[in-house]
Amino acid sequence: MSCIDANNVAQGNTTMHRLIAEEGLVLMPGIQDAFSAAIASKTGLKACIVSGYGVSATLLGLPDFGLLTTTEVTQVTRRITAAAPDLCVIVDGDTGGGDPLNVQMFIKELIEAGAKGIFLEDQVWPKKCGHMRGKMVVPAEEHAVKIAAAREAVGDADFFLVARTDARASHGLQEAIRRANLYTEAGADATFVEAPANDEELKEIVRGVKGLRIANMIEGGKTPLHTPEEFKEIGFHLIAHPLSTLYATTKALVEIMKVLKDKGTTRDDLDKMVSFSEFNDMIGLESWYEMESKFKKFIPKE
Ligand SMILES: C[C@@](O)(CC(=O)O)C(=O)O
Ligand SMILES: [Mg+2]
Repeated sequence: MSCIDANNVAQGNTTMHRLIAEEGLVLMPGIQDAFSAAIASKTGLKACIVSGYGVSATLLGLPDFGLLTTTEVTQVTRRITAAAPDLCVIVDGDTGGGDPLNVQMFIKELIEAGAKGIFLEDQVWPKKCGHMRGKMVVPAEEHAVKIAAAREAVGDADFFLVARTDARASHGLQEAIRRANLYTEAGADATFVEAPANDEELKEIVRGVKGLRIANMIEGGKTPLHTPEEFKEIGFHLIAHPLSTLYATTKALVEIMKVLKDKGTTRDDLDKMVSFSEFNDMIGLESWYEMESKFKKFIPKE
């Protein structure tokens, strides 16, 4: 099966459309802040998803339970795009912050903050992570109007509009597929059927959903994990890995906190960390010394 329907890719001229056309399939690791964005960029990744789950955890110390505001997400996005200007930053916009007018304002703010796209989902607010229990969805037509409003707000901007449906959990896969196609007709560049339960459901999504398709890889979640090659074969175009970096850093944090609590020193555990110089390289310290010296010569000596 071909991984790209050439007509779909040709329909848009955003950075994300170009990446999909160039790479065949685009992998989007999750980022939560300016630092994780900078590391993604230094690692050579082209695109990332600002994970709502991750920002809720790192900014608020709270679960992905509808507790994050669009203002907070926009502020984090602004820092992320400043730290990694080359990265194609797609933002998890949850339900968009309210009615279609709120969605339009949110999108304009994200464009101004340097984002290159958004995910907008059809859950009832307060939403939950798509792999948690107890989700509910709004009527499909209500979300379709939000997607149409989002499309209008995007205008000619370089901004990739993803419509997500969480209907699989409450209404079954066929309704989720119907909704994905409805949202494409309303103006989405790509759709994301959240939390299919097995490979047969992934294939059913490919058979039923027109246009660019996103798969979401949550470790320990409902959907089986696959490689990009396997997803190309199945027929997806974008793969989100929103929580891998959060879960990896959480493990490292727990480990080193335990070392400090139990031993009171890191002397015998330096292998668990990057070194002082490695970290300073990573965060670009030398360029700041260079900038400092540029101005230092103008400061009169006492
Ligand atoms: C992608 C996600 O929305 C998680 C999910 O609900 O599947 C996120 O916030 O990272
Ligand atoms: Mg989310």
